[in-house]
Amino acid sequence: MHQLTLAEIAQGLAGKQFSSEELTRSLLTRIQQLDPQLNSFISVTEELALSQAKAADARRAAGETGALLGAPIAHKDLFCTQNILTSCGSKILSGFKAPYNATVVEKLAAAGSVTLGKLNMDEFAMGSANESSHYGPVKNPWDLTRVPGGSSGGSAAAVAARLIPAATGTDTGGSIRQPAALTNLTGIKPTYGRVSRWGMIAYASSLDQGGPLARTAEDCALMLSGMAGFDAKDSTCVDQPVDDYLAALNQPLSGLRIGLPKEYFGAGLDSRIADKVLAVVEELKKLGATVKEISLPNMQHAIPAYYVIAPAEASSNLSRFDGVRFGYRCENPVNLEDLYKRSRGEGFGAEVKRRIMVGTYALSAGYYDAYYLKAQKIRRLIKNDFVAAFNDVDVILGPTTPNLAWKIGAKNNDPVAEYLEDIYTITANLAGIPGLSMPAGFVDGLPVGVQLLAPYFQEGRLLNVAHQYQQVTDWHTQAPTGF
Ligand SMILES: NC(=O)C[C@H](N)C(=O)O
Repeated sequence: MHQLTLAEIAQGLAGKQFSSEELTRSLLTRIQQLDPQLNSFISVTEELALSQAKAADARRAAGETGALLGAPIAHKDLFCTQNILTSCGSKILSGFKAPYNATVVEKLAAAGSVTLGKLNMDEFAMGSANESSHYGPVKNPWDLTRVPGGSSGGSAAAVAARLIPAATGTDTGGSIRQPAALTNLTGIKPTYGRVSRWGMIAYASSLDQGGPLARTAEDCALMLSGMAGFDAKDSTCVDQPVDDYLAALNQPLSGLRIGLPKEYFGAGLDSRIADKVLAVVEELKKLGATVKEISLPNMQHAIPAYYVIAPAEASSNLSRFDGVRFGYRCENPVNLEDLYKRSRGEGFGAEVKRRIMVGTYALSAGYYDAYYLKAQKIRRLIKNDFVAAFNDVDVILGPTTPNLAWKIGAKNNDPVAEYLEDIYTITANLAGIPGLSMPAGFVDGLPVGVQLLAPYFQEGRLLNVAHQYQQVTDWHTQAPTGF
């Protein structure tokens, strides 16, 4: 049963081949048996899962239908879940049980999904390796000595290892697409404002966006249909109807105009990954697509701009963790200042502290114009590059990551080396456009991802291209040995 995709589960449940309760029990057992190797779950919510599964079975018995009714999933541990530990991978949120559900959690639950637990992640979503979690590193099921990517590394490892068919994640600079690429999954970061951020613990509010990780584009379409939509509680959520993502899947690709940015194939890209990406292009050409080279000239400035803007926003957002209101508090504080200093000093990990310091510096008087303002200007130039490129092409295609999954620990002493792993993904967040990563083959037994980018609100187009590609290839069906 664990091999089934969400779409197959929906069929099986509708055809009464199994119940949601049976499926949920079997996946809970699998998590118990296999997750110790991966460390992908921070909490397993067995009781909640079984009660939701029984409720979904009852709803089906009463004649209700729905693709997610009874579907087992799990949430990245930065989506608030009522009365359940919501840790953001940080010690500072030890013991924090959210008093309410995030909108995404609420919407997926209303659609009948079953929550099996909360998934490990880089602390406050800061990282590309899932090594910065207070709950320990997550292992890549394709090679347990390697990272699964981050920051949605628990989501990626759990879905890739067939512990759950799909999961939620968030993407601030690549955190859905990069782990999807390193674990052979499909993941989509929607347009900024497509999915509500209410109840999603904020990292960099102008960049954060929730989305799904799953094994197929079709399953991403099912999940995104359940997650997207206007929410008055998030002032940046866009009031625009949600497209029919499932209907979009089956559009033929004839006439699709693909742009290959020359900056995505330059120095720094593993040539074996480049070969896989170009093979995807050949396959899409057979399906009727045309291809041209394009340029995104300001891409080279994306990493420095992101690593000013994201830490600046983080330094402000994370000021609320003060030892008073949420989670961890230091022992025996002598006064209020001591309480703040020690709770934060003991509660945050090294990478989070680094970014709070960088962000505070960038925003401080006298430096604001030199760093933050300049970064915002670069952000506009990057957006303009995309707008210009999309005058000539429908989608932009390139590698998701410059390298394969690396060995756990290999980049620990070099944060910039890890930042550079997001070189191809970060621009979509800065511009706010949607991006998708899908499996494109293997190098030395490790998955390679290809990234597709589209104009604002064209998630349907991305899912369409990925689905059509997945109809003629089987990379996405490959499972890691032992799982
Ligand atoms: N959160 C993300 O999208 C990951 C990115 N690597 C970061 O550390 O900011």
